[in-house]
Amino acid sequence: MTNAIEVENLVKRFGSFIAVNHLTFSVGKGEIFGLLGANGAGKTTTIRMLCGLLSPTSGKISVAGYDAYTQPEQIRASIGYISQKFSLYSDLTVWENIRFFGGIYGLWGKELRIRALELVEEFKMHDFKDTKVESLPVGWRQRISLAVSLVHKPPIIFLDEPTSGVDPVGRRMFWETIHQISSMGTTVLVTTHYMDEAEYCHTVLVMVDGRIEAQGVPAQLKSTHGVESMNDLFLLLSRNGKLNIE
Ligand SMILES: Nc1ncnc2c1ncn2[C@@H]1O[C@H](COP(=O)(O)OP(=O)(O)OP(=O)(O)O)[C@@H](O)[C@H]1O
Repeated sequence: MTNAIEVENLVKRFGSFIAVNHLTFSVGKGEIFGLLGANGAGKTTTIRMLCGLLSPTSGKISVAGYDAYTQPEQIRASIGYISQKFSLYSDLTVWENIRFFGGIYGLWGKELRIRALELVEEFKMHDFKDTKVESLPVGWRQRISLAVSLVHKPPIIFLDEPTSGVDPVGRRMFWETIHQISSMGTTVLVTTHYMDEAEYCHTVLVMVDGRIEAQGVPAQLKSTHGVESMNDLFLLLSRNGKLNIE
């Protein structure tokens, strides 16, 4: 297997509405791949199909070498996922959350304890490991969600708008952590509507109304389209995309 994720001609229809319109892309191992687009562009629908949570209408998906139609359970065991909705238990402490989700992924006893301690160390959570999640700032909660999503050491993680509502300092910290994770070989597919965050990705795909409007390395995309920032590129593509609606 060369790529961590392979998607070919992926389509999702809800009735007559096409939410995802013939997406084709691949994500290399250890790559940070950004799925960008405005609200309603089709990012969450795409990520849910890749995680095996939603059936595609048509098209091919391979994640960690597994086929989304025939091997969804193997896919779920090979990935970490942070959904748009806050996924931790607010009334449990950080430590209890890590142990709870570790248990869900089949870890227990000494192995679970060692893994939980590793995560506390890696994510520098010593000072509040016994604090209830509800009393921590949003930026830290998202960092903890990220730590928890890695409890079973998945080779691929999917993050759906993980920095939504996080302040700029927290967002920067979050992205530094994503880079650390990727440098250790984990593949990261992340969605965002903050276009400045595209700069942190190795490769991006810009979606407009379910379609691919641009795909590539951020620096190259900016130079090809003659724009200074990813935000400018996105505005340009959105305008063109809307004009193209049939
Ligand atoms: N179950 C559903 N039934 C009908 N339409 C849906 C359903 N789920 C999503 N959609 C529609 O599909 C389109 C894409 O939604 P999606 O949530 O994937 O967008 P998004 O890019 O993730 O945006 P957001 O950040 O707002 O979630 C939207 O127009 C949405 O209303």
